[in-house]
Amino acid sequence: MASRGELIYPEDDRVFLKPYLPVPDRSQDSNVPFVTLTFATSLDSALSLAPGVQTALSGPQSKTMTHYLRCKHDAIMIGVGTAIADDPSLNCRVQGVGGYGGEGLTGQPQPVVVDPHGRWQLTSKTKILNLAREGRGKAPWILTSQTPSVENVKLLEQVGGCYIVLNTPTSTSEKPTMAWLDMLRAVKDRGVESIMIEGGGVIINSLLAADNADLIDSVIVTIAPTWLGQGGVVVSPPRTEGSSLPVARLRQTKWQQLGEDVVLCGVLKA
Ligand SMILES: NC(=O)C1=CN([C@@H]2O[C@H](COP(=O)(O)OP(=O)(O)OC[C@H]3O[C@@H](n4cnc5c(N)ncnc54)[C@H](OP(=O)(O)O)[C@@H]3O)[C@@H](O)[C@H]2O)C=CC1
Ligand SMILES: Nc1nc(O)c(N)c(N[C@@H]2O[C@H](COP(=O)(O)O)[C@@H](O)[C@H]2O)n1
Repeated sequence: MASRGELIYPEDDRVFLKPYLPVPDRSQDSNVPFVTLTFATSLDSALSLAPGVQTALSGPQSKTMTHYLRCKHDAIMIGVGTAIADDPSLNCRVQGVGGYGGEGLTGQPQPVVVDPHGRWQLTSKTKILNLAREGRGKAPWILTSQTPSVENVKLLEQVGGCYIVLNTPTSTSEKPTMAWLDMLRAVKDRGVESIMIEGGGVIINSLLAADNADLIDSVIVTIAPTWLGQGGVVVSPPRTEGSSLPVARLRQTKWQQLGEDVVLCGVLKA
C-alpha cells in the first residue's frame, strides 16, 4: 500500500492475468465490447450475506487485483441492486492512475449502472459523484428504460455523468428487462472497447444464462475461504428448460493463490 490509499499490484501477478485481459488500443471487430465477468464469492457461491448487504469477501491482495482489472478496462458495470447496497466507488485506486498519482483521469474506468426502473436515488452524498467531483474517478452512465427524475439528471450532469435511455425492453414479464446485446451495444457506440462486469447476483446470473453467456470473453473469480450460509445472494445461473447439461464451463483455466484467496481465470466465448 502506498500513500493516499494508493494500491500497488506486483508485476508477477500482472503476468498471470494477461492472457485473460483485453488487448489495449485494439478496436474489437465486433459491435459489442470485450467482456470480462469478475466477482468475489464464498465457498457456497455467495456474493453477499443477503440482498442489499455489502459483504467483504476479497482479502487485500485480491481486492488490489480487482482494482488493477479496473484500469485494464474502459468501463465497469454493476446492477442497481449493487449501487443501492454498496454505494460503491467504482474507480481504480492503483498507484499511477489518474487521481492516484497519474494525470487527469488516465486509466480510470467508465462506471455504468444498469437501472431500468430508475430505482437509484442520487444525493449530494453519493460516493461516486463525490469522487468524480474530486477528480478521482469518472461520473457514471446509467442505463435505463424510463425517463429519469429531474433531480437525478441534475446531480448526475453536474459532475459529467449521463443517463442512456434504451427503448428496447424485450421481456413481456411484469418487470421488463433490457437485452444484454442492447446494453453492450449502447456502451460500444459510445467508445467502450472493453468492459468488466462486477455484479451483483441478478446481473451475473442473467449474463451467464445460455442466451447471453456467449457475450462473455473472460471470467476472473476470486474465491474466499469462507461459507456465508443460506440466504445469501448466490451465483447460480438458470438452466435451459429441459436440458440436463451444465449451463456453462470455463476453458483454458488457471488458478492463482492471492493471500488467503484463490483467483480462477478462464475463457468462455467459443
Ligand atoms: N462479491 C462481489 O464481487 C459482489 C457482490 N455484490 C453484492 O451483490 C448484491 C446485489 O446483487 P443483486 O441484489 O442481485 O443486484 P444487482 O446488482 O444484480 O442488480 C439487480 C437489478 O439490476 C437490474 N437488472 C439486472 N439485470 C438486468 C437486465 N438484464 N436488464 C435490466 N435490468 C437488469 C434489475 O433492476 P430492477 O429490479 O429495477 O428491474 C435488477 O433487479 C449486494 O449485496 C452486493 O453487495 C455485488 C457485486 C459484486
Ligand atoms: N472484488 C470484490 N470483492 C468483494 O469482497 C466485494 N464485496 C466486491 N464488491 C464489488 O466492489 C464494489 C465495491 O468496491 P468499490 O467501493 O467500488 O471499490 C461493489 O460495488 C461490488 O461491485 N468486489
